[in-house]
Amino acid sequence: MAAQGLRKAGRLLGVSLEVRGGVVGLLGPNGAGKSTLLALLAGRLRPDGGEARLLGYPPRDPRALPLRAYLPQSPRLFPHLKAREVLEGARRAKGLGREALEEAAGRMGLEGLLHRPVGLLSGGQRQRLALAAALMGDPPIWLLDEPTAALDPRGRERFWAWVEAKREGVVLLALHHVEEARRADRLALLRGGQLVEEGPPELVLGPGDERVPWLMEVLYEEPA
Ligand SMILES: Nc1ncnc2c1ncn2[C@@H]1O[C@H](COP(=O)(O)OP(=O)(O)OP(=O)(O)O)[C@@H](O)[C@H]1O
Repeated sequence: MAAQGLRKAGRLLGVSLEVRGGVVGLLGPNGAGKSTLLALLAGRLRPDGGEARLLGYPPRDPRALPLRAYLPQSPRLFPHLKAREVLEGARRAKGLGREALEEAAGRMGLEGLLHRPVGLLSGGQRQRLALAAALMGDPPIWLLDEPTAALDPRGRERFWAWVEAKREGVVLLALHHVEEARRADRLALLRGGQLVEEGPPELVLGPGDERVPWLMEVLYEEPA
């Protein structure tokens, strides 16, 4: 997965990033451009400049669609549908067998919730459902916008277990928590629509907690 000078007016100022494999955490303050970058890579937004490739295809090319899972920050799920119907819709759209649905539901611990309408699920339960629908079938590239924001510790562990079970491909995910960022193979720091640093977590965050206060100041200081 590669981005070259990817730009969206007022939101992303030319980001280049190449990820050949592994888990890459996108960190940065609110408004840094994480969601914009993920939406551009997923083909949900058109860039004003630059280009991206998912396994060689532009994100809006129909051949790129089955190659990626995209979870937006606020996924839209119809409230009147039952959880199983949401998963069934995803399964059919992806042309997968029944076992893929059961596996995805199991990964996110949804077995007891499948009969429930989406409108009656809690925020974290909805997030687990959206993740199960998005990741079902394990496409090679995962583009996930704050996938764990609404999850309780158990849900977070379930999600990370799924990520860690992924043997091949790319996981690019926006995060806000330093403890989770340490689980990534690499981190990319965005600020003001630009990539300001990239590297392995132990270099970016520092061993132990040493570099974290410095990073917090650089990334999260309030604008003057
Ligand atoms: N639809 C939009 N039209 C114009 N500008 C937008 C739109 N959505 C977001 N922005 C602006 O683009 C910039 C980047 O926003 P983006 O949502 O990509 O940031 P983010 O890093 O994902 O933030 P957060 O951590 O709050 O989710 C912000 O300044 C935001 O105000």
